[in-house]
Parts: sequence; C-alpha cells; structure tokens
Amino acid sequence: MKNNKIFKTSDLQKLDKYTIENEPVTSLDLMERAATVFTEKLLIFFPNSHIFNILAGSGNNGGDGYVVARLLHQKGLNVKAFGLHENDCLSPDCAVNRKRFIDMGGCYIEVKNPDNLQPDENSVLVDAIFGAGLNRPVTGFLGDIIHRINCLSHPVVAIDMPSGLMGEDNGENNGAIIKADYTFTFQFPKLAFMFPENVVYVGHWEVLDIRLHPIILREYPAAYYYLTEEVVASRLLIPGKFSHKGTLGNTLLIVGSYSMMGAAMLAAKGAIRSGTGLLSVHVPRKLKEMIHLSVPEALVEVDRNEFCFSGVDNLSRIQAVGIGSGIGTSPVTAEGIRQLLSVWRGKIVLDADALNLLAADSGLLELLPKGAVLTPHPKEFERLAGKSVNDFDRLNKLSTFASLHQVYVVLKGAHTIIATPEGECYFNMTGNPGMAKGGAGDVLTGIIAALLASGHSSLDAAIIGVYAHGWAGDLVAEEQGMRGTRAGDIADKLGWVWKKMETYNMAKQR
Ligand SMILES: NC(=O)C1=CN([C@@H]2O[C@H](COP(=O)(O)OP(=O)(O)OC[C@H]3O[C@@H](n4cnc5c(N)ncnc54)[C@H](O)[C@@H]3O)[C@@H](O)[C@H]2O)[C@@H](O)CC1
Ligand SMILES: [K+]
Repeated sequence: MKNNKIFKTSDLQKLDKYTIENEPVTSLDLMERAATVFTEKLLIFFPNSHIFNILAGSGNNGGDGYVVARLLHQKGLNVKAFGLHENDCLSPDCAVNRKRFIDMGGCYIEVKNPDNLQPDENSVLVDAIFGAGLNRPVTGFLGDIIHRINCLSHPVVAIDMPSGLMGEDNGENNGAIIKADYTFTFQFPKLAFMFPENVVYVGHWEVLDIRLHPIILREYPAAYYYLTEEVVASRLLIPGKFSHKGTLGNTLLIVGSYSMMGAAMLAAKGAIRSGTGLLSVHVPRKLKEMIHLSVPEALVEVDRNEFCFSGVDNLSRIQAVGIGSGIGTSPVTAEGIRQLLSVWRGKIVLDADALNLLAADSGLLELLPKGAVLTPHPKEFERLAGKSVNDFDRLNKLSTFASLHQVYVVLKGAHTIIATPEGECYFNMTGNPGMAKGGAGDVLTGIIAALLASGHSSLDAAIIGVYAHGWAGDLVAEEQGMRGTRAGDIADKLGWVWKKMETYNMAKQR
C-alpha cells in the first residue's frame, strides 16, 4: 500500500532522523523544505493578503515560522514575527532561522507579556508556537497568548498542527489550544484531525508532502491509515472478459418492512449499481411490487410474513448477504436473524436494525460469522459497545470491539472509520455533510453487499464501499448542493465513480 499511514506524532522524530541521515539532507534544509511548501500553500489560500504576522515558539515549529517569515519578506510582503519565547532556550534550527530573519532586516518583536501581542489590522496570523513536539497541555504565558489569539477575528493558519492540540489523545488536555481556520500539516494527517470534536481547532486541513524518506515511510509501522483514490481503486476487482452473471456473485439483501419500504429500495439501488451478477431482494410480501418496479433487475424473494422479515429458507446460491436496512426490531425479526446467523457462515454485512437487534441480545452477536462487516452510526455503535467519553476513547472501543468479535466495523461519520480484527483503522476522506440524511446508510449496505458477493474480501468491500459512497455523495453535492442531496442520488452517481476507478486500474495494468 502507498504511504497513506497516519503515524503517531511521537514517531515523527525517528522519521525525520532517518530522512536526515539517509537522503541525506541537513535538518535546516528539511525545515526550509517544509516551510517552503507551507508558504506556497499559504499564498494560494491568501493570494490578496499583504500583511502576515508570524507567531513563533521556541521549537522547530517556531523555526518553520521564522523560515515562512523570511520567505514572505523576500517576496516583498509586509511581515512581522512575534517571538513567543518564555526563555531564550530555542532549538538550534529555530535559533538559526530567527537570526536569518532578523539579519535580513525582518521586523521582529519579542513578546514578554500577552498584552503586548498586538497583531496588525488585516493581517493573516501564522501559528508556529507548537507543532508535533507538544508533550503537555499549554498553560501559563503561552496559554494566555493562545487565549488572546482565539479572541481575535484575524484568520489563523497553523503550521503542521494548531498549537496546543495533542496529535492523538486530547481527552485530558485542559490546556489552551489555537482555533485555526486552516492547518497545513506535514507529510501525513494527524490522528486528532479525524475527530469531530477537534474540528474547531484544526479548521480546514491539507497535507503537504515534505518528502520524508520513502523507505522509512513504507517500513515504519502504523495502526492507522487514511484512504486515497489510488489505494482504494487498486483494490477494486475488474471483471474478466469471460465473466458472467454466475461468476460475478449473487447478493441477497434482507431489507425493508411494511413501515420502512424506502430503505429496501435504496439498499437495492446501491447493490444493483455495484457490480453484483445477480441481486435477490428478500422482503415481506407487501413490498414485492415496489421492489419490482423500482429495481427491475432484481429477483424478489417473498418472506412468509406479510409485514416484516421472519427468516430465509434457501441460501444455497448466495455469495453474500446484506441485512438490516429498515427491517424493524420486532421479536419475529429477531428470531429470523437468529435463524439466519445459525446457518450462514459466509460473507455478510449488517446494518441498522440488524445491529440494534444484536445490541439487544448478545447471544446474536456471538453467532456472527468471522469477518462479518457491521456498519453502525455512532448511536448504534454506542448500543453495541457502550458510551464513550470522547472521540479517541470511541476509536479505542471500536478497535477493541472489532478484535474481540473478529469482525470489521464501519463506524459512519464525517471520516468514516473501518476497524479490522487485526487492530488497524482506516479513515475515509470522501463524503460531505449533505449525505447526513436518512437512507444514505441503506445505499452503503447495498454497495458493500454487492462488493462482497462479487469477490472482494470483507476489508476491501468495506474500504471500497465507503470510499465510493462518499465520492458519489461529493459528486451529487457538486451538482445539487449539500442541501439538495438525496440518498437515492448517491446510488445514481455510483456508475461514474466505478468508471473512474476502473479506468485508473486498467491504466495501471498497462
Ligand atoms: N519531520 C517533520 O515532519 C518536520 C518537522 N518540522 C517541524 O518541527 C515541529 C516539531 O518540532 P519540535 O519537536 O521542536 O516541537 P515543537 O516545536 O512542537 O515544540 C517545541 C518544544 O516545546 C516543548 N514543549 C512541549 N509541550 C510544551 C508545553 N505545553 N509548554 C511548553 N513547552 C512545551 C518541548 O520540549 C518541545 O520539543 C513540527 O511540528 C514541524 O513544524 C519541520 O521543521 C521539518 C520537518
Ligand atoms: K503550530
């Protein structure tokens, strides 16, 4: 897999050191490289700004800040660097770059009292107080400075990380944290950026490639990954020339109930657009006509029960099962799931009410086949695994749950997380708030079920399904706006996404 790892910030020094020794490059040149790409990005985002105030700390993040100050000054822009040094104990590279900035005639103001920090009107503030080296909450003088900055209305752009934010766990971080509008971070996104509770600090973030050594990036271990088009597309299976509907998999969707018919249609639409050779939709009798009309390609299998799912009879030709969307939580349906899970040991994705039934009866949870895919939203996950005190805690619970039950858990959210039984987590990067609507999850269940049936492993089906679903949602939002996005539109846009991924894959094979 390409370098899409999310390393721990505490590992950064080792990656840095390896690069310095093996590229080789001096640490000063690496700092220059990082600050240069940061400056380029800054000027893309603020092309019409002429006044920049740099807030520089004493470590290498501050060093980056002084390089940015020098580069902006060299471009003839109006730059002021505020030295926020509690003592004169600067990192060697920070000291060199402060001197270079001052020696070239840059405007440098040493701040010894938070009240003396008076940024220029209309200036863009560059936060270079702390980066990945933060190892305790920020209090005292620098804490006061951060509080003061957070009260200003100036745009704030953080170098690498908003100062005061820990790279991973902020559960016990009661110190001051910069509320940045933008964070341009080096080499890889930090784990803390993935959590909803930190968006107020990180703002819009982008990763800047500072070309740390490819060997160390490939070989140094990480438990967390983020998904990119390249990584996802290369996992997608392309049908062979002699494939036919019998070899591309038969998906069985067990979905819908009399009061939730739409969920069945949406799941079926997601599946029919995602490459299954055959699709069977198992519904209560009352839904039969509706499925025939809305997804004519599907075979409809009718339940014994008129209103809800009560059990299946024949699974002999099925490659994967998708169950849960709109099935309700009646005792009849709970028994139906028990019957299914006691005979089905193959690929399966469980969503919505299927998860609620598992949460209500741990006996059902134990019947899950190894490698099952579960797609809860945070509330459903809470029912399964208990309350979490914060997002980092929820991530740990997710990993523990996936290992304990030997399943893949897809926790839906802005950065949907796929947790594996081996303890790895993949963060999705596609999707938008327009998708946070009823029915979007049903479409995802259909997609994952079809990918499972057409030959993908549980991990690949979850990764590809989540990424494609989000990408399709992004395309819909581009056309209809986030407000205008409907779940059904996401299914309709999937074809375009698959085309892109197939084209990418075939180009690579050539
Ligand atoms: N490998 C990379 O990715 C590179 C990193 N660079 C920069 O280097 C930064 C990391 O630099 P440093 O390791 O010097 O760390 P920082 O500049 O983030 O912090 C400086 C020092 O402050 C001290 N400190 C930590 N928490 C504190 C607190 N709450 N109150 C007071 N002091 C505290 C620590 O001793 C820490 O080393 C990155 O964020 C990035 O900006 C770049 O210059 C070049 C390449
Ligand atoms: K910073």
